Amino acid sequence: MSSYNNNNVRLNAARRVAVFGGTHGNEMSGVTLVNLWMKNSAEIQRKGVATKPFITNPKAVEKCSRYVDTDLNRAFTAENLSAPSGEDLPYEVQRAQEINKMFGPKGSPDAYDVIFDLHNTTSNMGSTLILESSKDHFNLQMMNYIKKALAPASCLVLLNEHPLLKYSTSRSVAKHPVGLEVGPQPQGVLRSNIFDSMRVIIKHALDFIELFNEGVEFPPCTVEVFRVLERVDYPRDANGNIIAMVHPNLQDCDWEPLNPGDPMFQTFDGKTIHYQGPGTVYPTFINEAAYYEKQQAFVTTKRETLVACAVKKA
Ligand SMILES: CC(=O)N[C@@H](CC(=O)O)C(=O)O
Ligand SMILES: [Zn+2]
Repeated sequence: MSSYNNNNVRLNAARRVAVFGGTHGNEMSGVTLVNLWMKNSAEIQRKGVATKPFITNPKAVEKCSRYVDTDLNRAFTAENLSAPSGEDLPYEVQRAQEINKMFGPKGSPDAYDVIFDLHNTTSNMGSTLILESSKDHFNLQMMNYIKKALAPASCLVLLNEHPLLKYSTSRSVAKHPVGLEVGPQPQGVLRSNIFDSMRVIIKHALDFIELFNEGVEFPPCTVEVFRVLERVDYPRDANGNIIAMVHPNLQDCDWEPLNPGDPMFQTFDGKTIHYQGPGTVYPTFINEAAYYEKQQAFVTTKRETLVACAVKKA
């Protein structure tokens, strides 16, 4: 039956996989895990897959800062990747071009199959996998596999397909880009619980790829995701200075429903600013340190259930 065929996706084996750390040089779990795996990669190798651990922004890691000239995780635009190379380009743009040569070219058949990019957040998000497409059935099946393997611990999926808020990530070079964001952890700090959570998710993800390459068929399933809706900035004065903080009722409440009329910000003189949207949203990246410069106090999401087709190696 044709409907059966339509719902049954056959894909090439995922033979080339990379694990990126240090896309942001002050997010220490990924930096530390990748450095560990560069010394001995046994833990991330699987039958029928070559996994390459890679530090994407070594200068930022050296300085323990998010970036040197510009955010590497916004730098993989068509414009940057095709710019005439040279010393005068911002460091991260040069680096994006190098990474695109090694792991891409982005959008081409030669690109790596899967790139996991390891991040930490100062927000209380727990373990979050980040997807860039609702139509990538391989990745959706991987999300389902990881969630099941991890239970009763949980791992949520953030889907950023927003036409304006989507950005050009390091992992976007791969055919199947996967972000892994684990928090809360301060910038420049290592916390063992966060480190362990990140490590075990990568373990399950690589197990999935091994099974897929061995020819295991993954039956149709559904995956709950949180789709990025809107960026919410801090209230500011005419000079652009922040005049309020995340309200104590919202602080640390990532993924919990925010309803119209709920407290959202607290001004320095103690006034409450309420959420005014049309309906319930699920905020996340609440009070992320790196997002002050991006004029973002949090992002709103809506819950959605996606259907993943069966996938099997061609
Ligand atoms: C806190 C942080 O760096 N978050 C990542 C999320 C992602 O990888 O999509 C970023 O803004 O690039
Ligand atoms: Zn990051």
